[in-house]
Amino acid sequence: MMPDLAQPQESGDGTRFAALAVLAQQVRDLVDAVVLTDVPEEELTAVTADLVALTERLKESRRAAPLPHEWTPDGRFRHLGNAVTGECNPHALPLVIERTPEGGSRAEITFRPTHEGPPAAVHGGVIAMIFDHLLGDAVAASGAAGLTGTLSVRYRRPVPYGQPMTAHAAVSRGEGRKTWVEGTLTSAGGTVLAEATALFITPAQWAEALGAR
Ligand SMILES: CCCCC/C=C\C/C=C\C/C=C\C/C=C\CCCC(=O)SCCNC(=O)CCNC(=O)[C@H](O)C(C)(C)COP(=O)(O)OP(=O)(O)OC[C@H]1O[C@@H](n2cnc3c(N)ncnc32)[C@H](O)[C@@H]1OP(=O)(O)O
Repeated sequence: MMPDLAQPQESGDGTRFAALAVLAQQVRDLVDAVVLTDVPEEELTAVTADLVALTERLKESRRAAPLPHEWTPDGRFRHLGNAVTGECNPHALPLVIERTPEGGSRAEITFRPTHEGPPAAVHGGVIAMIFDHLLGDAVAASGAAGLTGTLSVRYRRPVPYGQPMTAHAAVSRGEGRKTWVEGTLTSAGGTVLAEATALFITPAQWAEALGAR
């Protein structure tokens, strides 16, 4: 079902969501520690038993609905459970996006060993995922939020993890409900590591909600 962007979201639970964001960050640290740990087998087994117990505690009460999304007072879309930006989703990097003075989107990114694909480099699918969201944010910044129709990535150089880099995205043109957008991922030294182009489509049902904001 198409998400309803204007749908009222639960509020007044800010302190609890802040605590959940802290938990999510701890789980990111845990995932990194799992990927890099070199402790003996008995310790791995003992830690696994502890994690089973912790997992059961969290499963004692489960949400009936996904984590909430909201439009913030400065007009941004915040979704705590998003796989790329969600503060409360351990899967998310999380990507922190800024809007550029030119109306596009940018983000400082440092990938982690957890994002490895080819040895010592970042997985191409992770890079595509980051582009998908950043390019989508630039489309939203242009006033035409939409869903990805197509996304194409040109991988120019292996992307290292553990090094800060910058991604940019900007809309190139729009036509009706279609918006074309481009992006780059650039090393701190200025080398373009990957480029992306995408077509986003604003679902007809969203046009009214976006226009009403
Ligand atoms: C993740 C957040 C999502 C929520 C965002 C909401 C608001 C956000 C605001 C700020 C957020 C900031 C950033 C985040 C935003 C996005 C980042 C992540 C995006 C994703 O992670 S998103 C998941 C992957 N994505 C999908 O899950 C799409 C599944 N799909 C559909 O939901 C439909 O398929 C849809 C809506 C795409 C089109 O459906 P429709 O019914 O509206 O379109 P229709 O058929 O009428 O076609 C109209 C014209 O578009 C052409 N056309 C249609 N589809 C095309 C395609 N794929 N490629 C090329 N052209 C296409 C036709 O050929 C026709 O062209 P023409 O007019 O020239 O004949």
